[in-house]
Amino acid sequence: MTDSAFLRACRREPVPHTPVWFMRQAGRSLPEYRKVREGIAMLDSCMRPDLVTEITLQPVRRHGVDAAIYFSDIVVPLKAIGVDLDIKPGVGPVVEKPVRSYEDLARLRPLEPGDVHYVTEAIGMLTRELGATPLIGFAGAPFTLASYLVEGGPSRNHEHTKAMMYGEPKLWAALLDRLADITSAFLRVQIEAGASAVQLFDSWAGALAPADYRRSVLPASVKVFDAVASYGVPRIHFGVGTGELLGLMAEAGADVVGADWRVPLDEAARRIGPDKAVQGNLDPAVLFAPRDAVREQARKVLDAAEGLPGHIFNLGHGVLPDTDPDALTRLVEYVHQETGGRQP
Ligand SMILES: Cc1c2[nH]c(c1CCC(=O)O)Cc1[nH]c(c(CCC(=O)O)c1C)Cc1[nH]c(c(CCC(=O)O)c1C)Cc1[nH]c(c(C)c1CCC(=O)O)C2
Repeated sequence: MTDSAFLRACRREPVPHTPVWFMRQAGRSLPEYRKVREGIAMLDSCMRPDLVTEITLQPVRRHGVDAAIYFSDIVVPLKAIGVDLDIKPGVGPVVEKPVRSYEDLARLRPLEPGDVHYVTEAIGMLTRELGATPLIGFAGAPFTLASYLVEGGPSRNHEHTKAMMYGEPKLWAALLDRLADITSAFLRVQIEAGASAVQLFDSWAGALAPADYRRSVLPASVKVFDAVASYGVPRIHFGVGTGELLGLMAEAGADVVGADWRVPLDEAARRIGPDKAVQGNLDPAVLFAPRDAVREQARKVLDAAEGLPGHIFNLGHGVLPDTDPDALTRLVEYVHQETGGRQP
């Protein structure tokens, strides 16, 4: 058994224990993260290989998670091709001039590996430091990136985005296709630099009805998964509130599909269908409960995953900023303990 538990679970092979990692494990819940980031803007930190390496390693050292996730943000490739955007603390990505027309679309040029040379450098440093621990690369999916670009910032209802999707379907398709190419290029850079798996975050896809997702979003996400298929590294697909979309998200071509906490994991696995691993799905807010309650809820996730041939334990969305880091460390220990005896 040479590969890590995480990679084995992605491939639905027998594992020594259920692997665990957390979306947003590197970030504000860790005091050592806040210290490193002091006085440095989020996007500036993403361009510093020394900081990226340190921040990516922090949760691996502290929690003993089974995988690292590359410290960056979904808007980094957009910034790298010259989109005028910033990440505002407590708000999220804000785009100076939203993309609403063909002229705006023309500003989105292809991403060249040299645009993100710091990613290649940081991943080189990281793979040396990480040893056998896998590194997950990631990117934003075309729909979620489009939402930030078209709205100009975070949005509850995605009204401008949907107005374009329904009202100007050709412009919409062209925008998603362009974003699929940028995202594919960004994932290729990470895989070629040494990432051992990749996750496509379609965080806001849950805002869509299945028929609209299938017609207006799925083709672009398929393009991304196809673009990186030949590398043979596991590809993970994740969104929030996507219970009704899990089957379609599986169709996009990933090897692993993530679910949030609104769908029990066994039901999620049924919707995702055979031949794919599942990732999830503890409600991140559960970590604010007393430790016995956290265990009880984690136990429910493990029970729902019982018998599934590929389960990667994760939260149903990212770690909330005020989470007690010790609660995360205890959760990793609990999942490892509870599942470690089930040797094939
Ligand atoms: C939608 C989205 C974004 N970024 C991301 C997504 C998809 C995941 C998800 O659905 O949560 C992905 C992301 N962003 C970040 C990571 C780091 C890796 C990790 O540990 O998971 C990852 C995987 C760092 C970050 N990205 C951001 C922070 C916080 C900025 C800071 O620490 O100053 C971090 C650590 C900023 C950001 N960037 C974005 C948001 C909504 C925010 C939060 C705004 C806020 O509340 O301050 C866009």
